[in-house]
Amino acid sequence: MATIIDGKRISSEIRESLRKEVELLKSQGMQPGLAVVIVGEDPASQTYVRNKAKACEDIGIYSEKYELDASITQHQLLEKIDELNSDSRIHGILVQLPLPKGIDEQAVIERISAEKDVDGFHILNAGKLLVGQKGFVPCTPAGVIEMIRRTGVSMAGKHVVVIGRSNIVGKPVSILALQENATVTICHSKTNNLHEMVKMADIVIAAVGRPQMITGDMIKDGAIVIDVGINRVDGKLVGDVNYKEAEEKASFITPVPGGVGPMTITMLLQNTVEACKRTNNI
Ligand SMILES: Nc1nc(=O)c2c([nH]1)NC[C@@H]1CN(c3ccc(C(=O)N[C@@H](CCC(=O)O)C(=O)O)cc3)C=[N+]21
Repeated sequence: MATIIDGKRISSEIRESLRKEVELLKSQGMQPGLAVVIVGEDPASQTYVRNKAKACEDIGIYSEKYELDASITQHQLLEKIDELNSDSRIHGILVQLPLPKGIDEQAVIERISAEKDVDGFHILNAGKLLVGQKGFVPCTPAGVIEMIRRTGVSMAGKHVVVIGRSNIVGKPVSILALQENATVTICHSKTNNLHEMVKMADIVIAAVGRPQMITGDMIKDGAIVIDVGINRVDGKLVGDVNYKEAEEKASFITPVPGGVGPMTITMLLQNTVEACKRTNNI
């Protein structure tokens, strides 16, 4: 039976220390500020955005939320970003993805000032991550690495198998694992013998977006299993991993919900505090 890596518990520990840090910054006249922009009315997106605003409030981060109509033009959205880029109360800008069809997501991301890109999606931050310079690391990958670190198991020399190659999770988490001296294999929808690949993993990171596709028979005894998937099936949240099967084999496993999700928000808060500190040369 696996030990659960409790994302909620780890999150509240980190948020507690962030709260103290924010208090100190505020006492020195610096309050971190986050702007969240959401376009259209996807109910799932609205839930995330509400959770983010609440998380900010809990630790004393100032936050603004902009709910823009789905009919907004790309030009109008870019103007909003320009406005936030030059707003000194705002240290972090997050534009909730996906954006409606007809809006060029990459163009929108690139418009955000790299110093305020707390999502770590800007090409400059992606480049910095790749070459090992300090920038902003995407929140979900940062959360995944923090959870692995807290198992106490070193990633050095371990075989990490990542399933998924998105710019948001798969690619950046692979680079971070490599920086921890892991041996990294990136699998995806075109991978031959996915089963055999995953079976070799000391650490499995599932970020495919297909409910329960990683089954227990694919997990090596004693592996660490990190489930990044958030899939809604019959009104319930399930991961990319068949939890019941995998927990029989794994040494450590993350649950869904209560695993990587809360850690993503925590890393967003951390990046926002960091953005404020960098602006003030702290
Ligand atoms: N620019 C941008 N940045 C993002 O970081 C971003 C985004 N766009 N678009 C959507 C995805 C998704 N995402 C989640 C964050 C937290 C939970 C989370 O906290 N989930 C809870 C459950 C929440 C529930 O019950 O629905 C959990 O796993 O325990 C889920 C999903 C951030 N995203």
